[in-house]
Amino acid sequence: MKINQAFFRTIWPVVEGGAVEIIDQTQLPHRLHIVRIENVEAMVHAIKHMQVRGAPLIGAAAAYGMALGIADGALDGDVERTGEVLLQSRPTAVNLRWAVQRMQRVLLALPEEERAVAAWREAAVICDEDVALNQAIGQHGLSMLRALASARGRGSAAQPLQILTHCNAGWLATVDWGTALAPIYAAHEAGLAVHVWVDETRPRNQGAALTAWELAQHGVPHTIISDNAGGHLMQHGKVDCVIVGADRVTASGDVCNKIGTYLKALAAHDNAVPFYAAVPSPTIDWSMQDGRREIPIEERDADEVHYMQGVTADGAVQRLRITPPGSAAANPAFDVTPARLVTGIITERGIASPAALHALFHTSD
Ligand SMILES: CSC[C@@H](O)[C@@H](O)C(=O)COP(=O)(O)O
Repeated sequence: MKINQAFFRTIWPVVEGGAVEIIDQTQLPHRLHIVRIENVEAMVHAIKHMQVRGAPLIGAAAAYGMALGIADGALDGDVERTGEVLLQSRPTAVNLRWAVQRMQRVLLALPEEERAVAAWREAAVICDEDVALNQAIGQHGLSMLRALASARGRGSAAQPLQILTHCNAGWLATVDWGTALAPIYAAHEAGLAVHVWVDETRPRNQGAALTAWELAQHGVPHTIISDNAGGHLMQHGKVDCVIVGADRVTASGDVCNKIGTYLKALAAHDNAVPFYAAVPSPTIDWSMQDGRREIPIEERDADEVHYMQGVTADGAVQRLRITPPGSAAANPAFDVTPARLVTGIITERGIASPAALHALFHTSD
């Protein structure tokens, strides 16, 4: 997608080899800062500290992390250890495990001397596939949005289709295009007028900082709202549908996504607003059925609740404490929306109800 009209992906190998570059998402929307990553430790740091984030991008970063980690030795033990190190970085997005296991499968099947080159090649394939999956999600989601717009008499500049999203599941959360935002970009390009309600998404404000920034870069009309405003807007008929991304979806269609998603799904259900999760297949964990019991939920540093980052009038990025010094804070980073609250899951193969998700992937090749 574009930054100041120039095409970017979120991650790319440097031309001279041996390193990758990323957009440092901890600096957005205030500063476009590119960081060069030269070893697996730096990649683990980037994932943990959310310089790269979003489930599909975490997977792509892990794939390049594998290439970096075996650059100086590619024995079976090196391939296994590098994977273990990367798997410790963040627990909830299943794309991390998916990418590490795929890289290990490909590499361990090759003679040791071929592995280093193959790792860079496979990581690039994973990135290209991610872009293609998200583009397909965009097209399937666009069909759904067109149908919704015609049912509601919306989609014109005067009466845009109103979509609410939570966190950032745009191109910044993937290699390109995004998941939840892919149908929105497709609609915008196709001339179907949309307006996006952007949940700020405390505590790290991925909505206010990242989703708003990338929508603005592409000229998509949007309004940032506080996390607590969505239910009110739905009660007043101001939301036609909700589309979110996911960090892990179970075989039964439970959707694990950024903390607060569940509350939006409850409000959507209460107001008969369709609730969709946009999910590429590497985000589906076919080994799990019960998301609430089985999905590991990341508990992040309490300081993310205590402090907020912003920019001062003179342009300096600053971190400010907003809580009293003696108060404790808890910071669960994700929650699980049960399948019963999910209208549909938008995948690269089409849109399925949670109950039909398994059949979508396992009966039609
Ligand atoms: C296409 S990204 C889907 C999810 O990863 C996204 O909605 C999300 O929850 C991101 O969480 P983050 O903690 O910013 O990595």
